[in-house]
Amino acid sequence: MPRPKKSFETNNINFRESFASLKFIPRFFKEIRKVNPMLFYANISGRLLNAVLPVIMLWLGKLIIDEVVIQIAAESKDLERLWMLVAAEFGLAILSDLLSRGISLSDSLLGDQYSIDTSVRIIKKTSELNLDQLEDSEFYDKLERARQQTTGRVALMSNTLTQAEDLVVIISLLTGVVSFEPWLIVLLVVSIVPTIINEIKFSGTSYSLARSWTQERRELDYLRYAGASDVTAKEVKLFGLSNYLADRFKGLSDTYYLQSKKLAKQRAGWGAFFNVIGTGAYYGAYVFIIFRTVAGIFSLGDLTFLSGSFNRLRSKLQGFFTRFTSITDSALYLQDYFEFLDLSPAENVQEESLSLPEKIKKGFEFRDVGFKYPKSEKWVVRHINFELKAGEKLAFVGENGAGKTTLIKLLLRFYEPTEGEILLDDIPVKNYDQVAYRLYFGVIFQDFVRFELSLRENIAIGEIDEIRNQSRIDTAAEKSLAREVVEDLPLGYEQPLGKRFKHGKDLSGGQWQKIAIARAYMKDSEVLILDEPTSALDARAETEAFQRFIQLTQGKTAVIISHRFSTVRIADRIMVLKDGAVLEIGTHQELMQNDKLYAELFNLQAAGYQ
Ligand SMILES: Nc1ncnc2c1ncn2[C@@H]1O[C@H](COP(=O)(O)OP(=O)(O)OP(=O)(O)O)[C@@H](O)[C@H]1O
Repeated sequence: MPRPKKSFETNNINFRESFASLKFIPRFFKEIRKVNPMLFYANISGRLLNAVLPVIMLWLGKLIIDEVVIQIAAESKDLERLWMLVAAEFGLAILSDLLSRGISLSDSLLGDQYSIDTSVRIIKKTSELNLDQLEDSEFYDKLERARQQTTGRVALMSNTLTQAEDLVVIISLLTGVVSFEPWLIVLLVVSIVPTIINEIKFSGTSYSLARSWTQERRELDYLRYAGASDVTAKEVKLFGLSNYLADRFKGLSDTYYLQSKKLAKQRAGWGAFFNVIGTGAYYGAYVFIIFRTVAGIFSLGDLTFLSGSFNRLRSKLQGFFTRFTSITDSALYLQDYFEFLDLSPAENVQEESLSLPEKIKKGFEFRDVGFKYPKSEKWVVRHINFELKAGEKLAFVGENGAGKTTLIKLLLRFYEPTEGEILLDDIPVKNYDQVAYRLYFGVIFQDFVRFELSLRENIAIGEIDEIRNQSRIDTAAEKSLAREVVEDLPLGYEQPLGKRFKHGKDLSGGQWQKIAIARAYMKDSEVLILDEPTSALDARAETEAFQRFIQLTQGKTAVIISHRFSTVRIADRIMVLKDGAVLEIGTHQELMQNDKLYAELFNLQAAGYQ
């Protein structure tokens, strides 16, 4: 498939924008401090102390050389002062090493704690967002960038702290150099300006490239998954898709590689050129200092101090500017992360948040409900009017795409109706507290999640706080027929499920479905929703499950979606949907007498069994 040529230059982020991204740094450090205040402050103090050591050591070096020169010329040698100076320099060298090790240790500990913290926050934030946000591709890109940059954020932390540390080193060295020879500053400026120009030139470009490729990287991840995963392996082999997927992957990644290669080459070339100018300026300064020393203006100690300081200053300043670019680049990613954390669940925040009735009195009512999915112009359902009475079991029947699952999503408040409203006991459902409202429902989705966790966790998911309540888990497993699954597994409830982890065992579709039903028993909710609950069960299991459903839904309000009329029989009434509208609603007898779509579908299925 031809792909439009992508130009990241159009997307390029300029120096000013990179600079602006620094505004996220204070919030970033506040978060790090919160993770471990003690370690944070210890790190800062260590760095401050470490920052003043280089200039002191260079100064001691100067004093040592001057003392050596004096002692060479002296008739009677007194080396006491010299040894004291050497001992002091030795002590500082050890201290500097210890401080550096302590700093990198605390950097990595803080970094680890912070990345754990961010991952937890990303998981929690994702759960707070609305389904329409989760189903949006822009959201995925944001999530991807927020998630991907975990290691980048750790590097950002230590880079920023090192930057502050180096600033102190630079100021102290500058003070030393300027107090000797202010003219050296001019040469210093000449030696570092090329580096700054280079950084401005390339700043933000790599970020722009990476950012403009977020979609494609997601596609690459998907292709990697599709081409090399246990889930897709069967069909990839069967259809011989492997080369096709590998070629698509390679084609896409080659384009990215070429763009980043071009950028890296430009950067390296210009970097080398500017470095020649910088090094030239350094040697100019060196020659200047040598002349002054030969002329007797500087001592030998001054020569080593000044050339050492100048060299360090230059490399520190260069480091400062290069690091500045990597800090602003990472800070731009920080913007993605904070934007993600600041996403708020759109709209349906209500001023009034009523608590839910203990027991449903009247039931639910859909009043002229219509719905379009976000960013879509098509009415998926429209003019929907029906009641789901307290204690009633209502089945939704209809062909694929008729809108059954959409009605469930609206009932569960995953989406707000585009028009009309849904009421519970005559009060619009949007007025109830959303979290409590969702807890009201037990749902078995047709595409329920097969968590690659233990069997116990997979059942307890219905009511995770009860994970240690063995009798509740036993009862749920018993009632859902999941008991036999437990007995078949060598590690029983503790058996890891799925193939991803060591000792993991995968289950058949029907066995998984029993576990999904067990979750509903765990939850013991007011309203039950069964979305195609028997589709993966064999004939015997279906009959058994049918009995279980009767039990499960006893005394409860329930909605059942099924294409199997044997399951639909549980319902008191049946609602038939066609093209997003209610075609007919009534008991099995009534609909058979009606002799419309329901009767037709029922007879079709019955004929299939003959
Ligand atoms: N997230 C979505 N965004 C946009 N359109 C969607 C989305 N989910 C479903 N649709 C569309 O809404 C229509 C109704 O889908 P829905 O899943 O409600 O049908 P259904 O009756 O449950 O079908 P099935 O029996 O196949 O499960 C379909 O045309 C589908 O393409």
